[in-house]
Amino acid sequence: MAGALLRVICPTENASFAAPTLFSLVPKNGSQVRGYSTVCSRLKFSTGVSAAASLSSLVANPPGSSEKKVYEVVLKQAALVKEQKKEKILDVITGNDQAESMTRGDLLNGAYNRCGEVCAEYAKTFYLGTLLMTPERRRAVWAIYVWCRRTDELVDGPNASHITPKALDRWEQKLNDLFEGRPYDMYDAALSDTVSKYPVDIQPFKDMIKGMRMDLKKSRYKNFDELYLYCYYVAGTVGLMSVPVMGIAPESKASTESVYNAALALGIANQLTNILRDVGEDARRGRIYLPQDELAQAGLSDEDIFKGKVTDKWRSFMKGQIKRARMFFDEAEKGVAELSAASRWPVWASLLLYKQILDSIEVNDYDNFTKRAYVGKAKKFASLPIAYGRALMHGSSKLAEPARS
Ligand SMILES: CC(C)=CCC/C(C)=C/CC/C(C)=C/CC/C(C)=C/[C@@H]1[C@@H](COP(=O)(O)OP(=O)(O)O)[C@]1(C)CC/C=C(\C)CC/C=C(\C)CCC=C(C)C
Ligand SMILES: [Mn+2]
Repeated sequence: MAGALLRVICPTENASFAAPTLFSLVPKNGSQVRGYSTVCSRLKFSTGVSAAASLSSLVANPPGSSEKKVYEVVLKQAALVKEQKKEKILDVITGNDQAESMTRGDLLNGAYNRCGEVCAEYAKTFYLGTLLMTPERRRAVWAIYVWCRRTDELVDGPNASHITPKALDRWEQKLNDLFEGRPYDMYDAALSDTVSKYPVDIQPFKDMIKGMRMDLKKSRYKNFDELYLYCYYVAGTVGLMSVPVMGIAPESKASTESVYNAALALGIANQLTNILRDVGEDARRGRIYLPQDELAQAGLSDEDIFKGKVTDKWRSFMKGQIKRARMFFDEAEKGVAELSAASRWPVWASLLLYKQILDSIEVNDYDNFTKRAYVGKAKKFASLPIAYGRALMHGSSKLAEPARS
């Protein structure tokens, strides 16, 4: 079943690019790029950079330029949320939010439901989590999930060996089209609708494609600054795409920037964990997603990774890497309480589940060459009530309240 679905959702290399307007139903979203330069010049990257920089300096690395670059996107996203709050009030006054036709609604429902099916097939636990969200938010997260999954499948899926930069250009053009209300297929139609309703900017989506481009041509990372940028591209972006849809609690006192920063940190933490889990698997594909300078400082070389022997040097290197990933999780945890009530539980659940992969690497005595660290079913189930408790206790509002923002 998964294989069949994969073929369906994996965008085919040969698909004609003329992007027929199969679902040209979505109004042009003209509200994507506003307020960016003002916010940037006012905040001068200060808050987020210092948070991320203090993390990266922990393991022998000076703060680098990637964090500044990424923080610009965070500020831009945060500015969009503020803009949309104003627009919503205007819509209520003018009645614009009731202007959708019935036909469009039916087609879109079908498209969203397909996104839900894909999500349920590929990410069961996460899908269950989304069921706790309001129906509107849930289907929007599904649409984002499917686009991310399809993008990842381009370079990680069964057709990955045929993927060229040109194919990614075509994928990016489809992205531009869907943001302008010209979706290519029904999954895109769902996302096109989502981005017209929520303050989601195109930049994180483009950046994810950039990450896939990077993956096509790069198999080594000189230092943590380079790795950080890669992690932002392929995973930090997911955090930035998700927050506008999951919503910030209306009663949250935190700055929008700080919530985006936490979301970014969760993406980075997840990706770093993913990398540490998959060291052996990646090495067998000739790839090493570890900072080369830190490997050298630990007295380790690429050869040691390819040999895959767990030595004291390797253990000590891994301890540092795990510590850094946990710091990003800690940074992320600060932001979950600020999300709208119904979104906190699924985010806590996914955070706790992913973080436990790090514990599992330790239990495996740092053998991530031949053993794949995983979280067993019992632990997975145990995490759900823990996540619920945290969502209930550390929140700006009670869980039972409907999300409003
Ligand atoms: C509630 C929740 C988790 C929402 C996010 C839903 C969403 C849109 C997920 C998309 C995930 C996806 C398909 C990304 C494509 C790139 C990719 C595969 C990244 C890796 C994920 C792990 O997937 P997997 O194990 O399948 O990877 P492999 O195929 O094995 O390589 C990543 C490691 C990163 C995923 C990143 C996130 C889920 C970011 C989550 C951040 C938030 C939801 C923000 C929360 C907000 C605050 C304030 C903390
Ligand atoms: Mn992948």
